[in-house]
This record gives sequence, structure tokens and C-alpha cells, in this order.
Amino acid sequence: MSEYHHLAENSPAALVLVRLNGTIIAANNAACRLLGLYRQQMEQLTVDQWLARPIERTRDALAHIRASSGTYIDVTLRHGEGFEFSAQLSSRVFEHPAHGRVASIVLRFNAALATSGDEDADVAQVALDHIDEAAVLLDSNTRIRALNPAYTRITGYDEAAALGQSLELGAARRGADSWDGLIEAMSPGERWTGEVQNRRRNGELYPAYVKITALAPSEDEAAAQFVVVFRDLSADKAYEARIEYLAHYDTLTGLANRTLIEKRAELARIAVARDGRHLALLFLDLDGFKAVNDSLGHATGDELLRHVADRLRSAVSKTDIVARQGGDEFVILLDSISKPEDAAYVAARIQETLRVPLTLNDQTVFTTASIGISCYPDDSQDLTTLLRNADMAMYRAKRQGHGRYVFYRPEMDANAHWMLQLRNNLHRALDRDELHVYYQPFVDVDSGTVTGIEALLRWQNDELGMVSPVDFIPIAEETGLIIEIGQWVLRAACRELQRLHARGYDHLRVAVNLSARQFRQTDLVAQIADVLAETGLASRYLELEITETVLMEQAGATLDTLHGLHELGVAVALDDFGTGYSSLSYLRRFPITYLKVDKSFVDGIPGEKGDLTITRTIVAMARSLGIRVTAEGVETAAQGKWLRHWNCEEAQGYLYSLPLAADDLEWLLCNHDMLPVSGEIGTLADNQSSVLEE
Ligand SMILES: Nc1nc2c(ncn2[C@@H]2O[C@H](COP(=O)(O)O[C@H]3[C@@H](O)[C@H](n4cnc5c(=O)[nH]c(N)nc54)O[C@@H]3COP(=O)(O)O)[C@@H](O)[C@H]2O)c(=O)[nH]1
Repeated sequence: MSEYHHLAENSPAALVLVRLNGTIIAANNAACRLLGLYRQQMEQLTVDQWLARPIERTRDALAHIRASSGTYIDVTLRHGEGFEFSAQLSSRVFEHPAHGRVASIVLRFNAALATSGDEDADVAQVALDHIDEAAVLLDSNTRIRALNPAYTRITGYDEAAALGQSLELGAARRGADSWDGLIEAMSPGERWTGEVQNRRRNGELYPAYVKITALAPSEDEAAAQFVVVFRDLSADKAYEARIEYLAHYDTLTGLANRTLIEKRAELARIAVARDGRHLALLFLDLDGFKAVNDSLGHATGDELLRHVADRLRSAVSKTDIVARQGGDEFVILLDSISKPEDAAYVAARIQETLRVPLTLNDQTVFTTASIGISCYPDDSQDLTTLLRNADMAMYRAKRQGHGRYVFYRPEMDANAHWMLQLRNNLHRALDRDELHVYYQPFVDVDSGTVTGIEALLRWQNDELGMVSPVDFIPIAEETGLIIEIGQWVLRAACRELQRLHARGYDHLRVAVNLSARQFRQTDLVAQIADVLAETGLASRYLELEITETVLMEQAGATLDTLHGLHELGVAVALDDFGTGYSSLSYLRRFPITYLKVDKSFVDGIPGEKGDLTITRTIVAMARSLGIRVTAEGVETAAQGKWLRHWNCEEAQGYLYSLPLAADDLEWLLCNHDMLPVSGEIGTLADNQSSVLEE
């Protein structure tokens, strides 16, 4: 190393060698100390990065450097710790053998703004003035001798209020004990650290992390002094609380998340195991939520989830926990019930609460959910299994239609295997003649006459027995087999109706269910026209049943198909109305002839006030729009009577007839006087008569 290099490295002056564009070539030790940067950091910067704003002053400084003036100008520099300080800068430009034209810069701390004339001490003072931690110097009697601005900012005590006072004054408190005792007992060099509650001048408590160091006595001090540095942890605590919140709560709804409910369920499990009670997990999935998201947008979907969360909270007791599992799935923990059946009451109450119409995007919509229930200890001792069981039961509920709840049963475990068997056999079902169409009558509630029939598919397999469409239609839908099967049902139903017309029942219509996949076919209208032409059935006798979820899927394309069907003369019925976000506004937008009130509402007649209100609203609204209403799943005389009273013209259900094979249907038509007329079928129990008027 050359003598010159030694000289520069050890010079008390801060020296920097820069290119004229401001990039740094080298800096000596004094420059690094002054700017609080390591040499490597220093050499990666440009001059303007340590020059503080405003920008004009930076420009001036760079111009000054290039002007090669030996005179000093005032600049503000940014220290590596983040604070700014005043300094002076002069430069000299020269030709460097390797770097071309460069400038050597001398920096010096601005002594005019310093108080002691000792540059190191002044830089330390600047640093103390700019740090976030409160720093206090206590004398040997633990009285405050000096403090920095952060102390005032944090505690609210300025110099006038704090100097000469004990640290008790607004600083760290140790419960009832005084800090003085602790501090005085410290030996020189000893350090105490800890987290404490402090009190600000305004009385507010805040958490702080405190470091107290006992300094060795200096030459002119007989006893030790103490440095107390503390940091206000409020923001950190708030941050921690936020992190804690995010780990356990769902930000969209404010409900518990899966982690929290699992923790709580484990605690609840231990408690109920002790006192012999039960706990239940309800797994809830909203019906048709995807359609809401797809058609009304995610913001509306989020709004709906928040409404649902509020309603779920209101439907359970304070000690029960409602969690959002993700998407449109919720889990509810009933943490102490005396018997599993109690969970059914809660599930029914939840269904009822959700059904109350709500307004989204200025539209009145009805919401339903499918709920699966599993109970501890009956269904499993283990929480993961309980949750899985509840999930399985929820799927079963969903298959049974919307707005239902189902308890877990061990047979459901065999479900996966059962599904595989169905899947393997379904594609051969048509060829093997295993599919049959049954027909269930629609009945005029006033006269008891049959007005039409609904075609309902049945699958009879030698090994699997009679398989419910609830189980196989979703598989047919998923595999695409529904297109072929659906065509077959349509053809069979039209042919059967033609046959019945020929037998004299020529006022009847036939309703055929269309699944989502069928409805999405772009040539659906043409296909239906072909089947009508082939079977000779006039289009006005055909009704196609679709659910509202199907309607909502692709509003534009749906509208075209509906208009096509309307022009063809085919009637469209909205099935399961009142579930899966049924919206009354759709009734105005789409050419719909019939509306079928879902069985889950009819089930609540005449006892459930909410169901009565909804059914009455749907009937009245539909009628005012000229849409005919059919109530489905009517099982009791009381339901029939109530529906008749509220002007629901048509009904379908076991009260009138089960779905029948074609021959049995003809027998029923021959003996139609066997069908009950709602006005004559029994009476409501005395204590229920008032519901007619409600
Ligand atoms: N895409 C197609 N879907 C079809 C077809 N055939 C049937 N299905 C759909 O399967 C679901 C279940 O049908 P199913 O088991 O036939 O049940 C129907 C009735 O039997 C039942 N019902 C009628 N009245 C009552 C009653 O009083 N009580 C009671 N517990 N159940 C009753 O309801 C079902 C009628 O449903 P809907 O279509 O909503 O009118 C069902 O979703 C069928 O739509 C098909 O060919 N294609």
C-alpha cells in the first residue's frame, strides 16, 4: 500500500473519489464513518443517494462537484441510519490515469449546527434525535438527566416536565414496585431487559420493551449513571394481533377459520367427553353459489357470503362456533348438545334463517344451503373423521335436492365404492333396457283432476337394485351420458303422452326434466323440434323443467334458448323455485310458463311462518306476472288446503300420487275421482286454522 493510500485511509477528513456522473470510486474510513455506511455499501451508491432532498440542492451539489471549486457549500446528507444531518462539501476535478475525469470530494460535519465541537459526539446526538426508541440518561440518583425527542413522543413528557424527575414519571412501571429500587441495585455494566406496561402522560397504557444499562462511573462522576432505552410496542402488538387474527379468522366474513374451529372443537371434545354430552359438526354448503358468482359477479358473491355469515351467527347460540371453511362452505360446531337430534333443530333453524329473502344488487333472492351433520362420539371419536363424515352427509343432502340436511350414516362410507359401481354400469343401462320412465300427476287443487304428468326416470339394475335418479343423474351429467339418456326420456315421454291423448286424455301435458348439460346444448331447440316431429306431439303439450341455477349460468345464451323454446310453443317450468338463489326478477326477464315451488317450503306448511310467507309471496308474484304455479312435494291434506286457500292452482306430491309406471298411471287416470280435492280433504287441526289467514 502506498504512503498516499495510508494517508487517505487515516486522514481525519472524510474523502470520497467520484466520477463526474456521481458514481463513487472510493471512500476513506472517515467518509464511511460520517455517512454511517460500510465501504461496500458506500461504493455501490451515487453521490445523489446520500444527498438529501430537495432535488435542486442535489443538482446544485453535483454542479458544484463538477465545477471543481475548492470552496465549501452546505449540503444535507442522509446517514445510513436514516436521519439527515448538515455537512459541508468541497471538490477538486482532476484527470485520473484509469478513470478519466474524476473529482475528489471532502465532506465535513457542519460544526456550525453542532453543539459541542466534538464531531463524533454531535453525530451521536443527531442519531439519538432521530431514532424511534426513547432514550433517557439517569443520574446516580435515578433522576432523569437527559432525554431524546422519541421519549417525549412516546410518553408525552417534554424536557420541562421530565428533567430531574424520577423515571416513574410516565415511564416504565413495574407493577406496584418502583423502578428506582431495581435500577439502583444494578452494578456497573449490568443490563436489565424486559417487556413492561408503561403509562403515557394522558394515562393511556402501552406495552414497551425496555433496556436499562448501568454505566461505569466516569472520572468526574462518583457513582454510576444509567441509560434507559425503550421502544413502544403498540404497533408491533397490533401487528401481532393482526397476524394472530389472520391465522384464526376469515377476513371476508369475520368468522372463525378452519384452524380455529379445529382448536375449539378439540377443546369442546375434551369437555363433552368428561360430562357425557355430545357435540355436532354441521358442514354447510350454499346451493348454487357458483351461479351467483358467475352471473352477478364476485363482489355480489362476497356480499352474499357476508350476509350468510351474519345469518348463521344469528341462528346459533353464543357458545356455538361458526367458521368459514373456504368458498361457500361453512362449518358450525355445536359444542354441547344433550342428544344428536338437537342438531337437527339447529339445522332446520339455519335453513329457515337462510331462506328469508335478501336483496342483492337490488334483486330479491332466496338462499338455501345443504347441510351434513355428524356427531361426537356416535359418528367418530376423531375430529378429522367427524368433519369428513359431515362433508359426506352434506353431499348426500345436496343430491336430495336443495335446502336439505342429512345426518351422517356409516353406509355413506361405502358411497365411494357405490358410486364407482354406478359409473361402471350406467353407460350400459340404456342398451340393457334398464331405464324406465315413471310419471307423476299434476293435480288441479280445486277440482282434483289430473292436469298433466311429470316424467321421472328410474334405473332398475339386477345387481344394484332400483337406483335413485338423485344418485345417477349427477353421474350421467358428469360423464356426458345425460345427453343420450335425456333424449331417450324426452322421446319416451312424448310417445307416452301421444298414446294417452289417443286414449282420450287429450288435455294432459307432460313435463320433462332437463339438466344443465342438456340445456347448454346449442342445438337444443332443434333437437326438441325433431322429437316433437318424430312423435307427432303438439308442442303446446310439452313442458321442460329447468332449475334456476341452470338459468343463471349463462344469462345471454339462456335467454336465446328460452326464446327459441317459446317460439316453438314449448312451455318452460322453473323447478325447485325458492332454492339456489331464486330471484323473483328472473320471472320478469325470462319467458317462463310454470313455476314449481320447492318441496322444502311446502314441507313447512302450515307450521313454519317463514315458509308460509315465502310460498305466499312466490304464488302472488308469479300470478301477477301470469305465471302458473305448481307446488311440489305435497304430502298432507293440510298442505293441500292451505295451497288452495292461497290460490296455488296446481299441486304434485304423494298426497295425490307417487310416480307411477305407465300402466298404473292409466289406471289412475281412469279412476281420477279417487284423487283428493283439496277443499274436501280433511280439515286443518283446530289450532292450525288461523294459519290460513296469516
Ligand atoms: N335431468 C333429469 N332429472 C331427472 C329425471 N328424472 C328425475 N330427475 C331428477 O331427479 C331428482 C329426483 O327425482 P325422483 O327421485 O324421481 O323424485 C321426484 C319425486 O318422486 C319426488 N316427489 C314428488 N312428490 C313427492 C312428495 O310428495 N314427497 C317426496 N318426498 N318426494 C316427492 O320429487 C322429485 C320430483 O322432483 P322435481 O323434478 O323437482 O319435480 C329430481 O330432481 C328430478 O328432477 C330426468 O329424466 N332427467
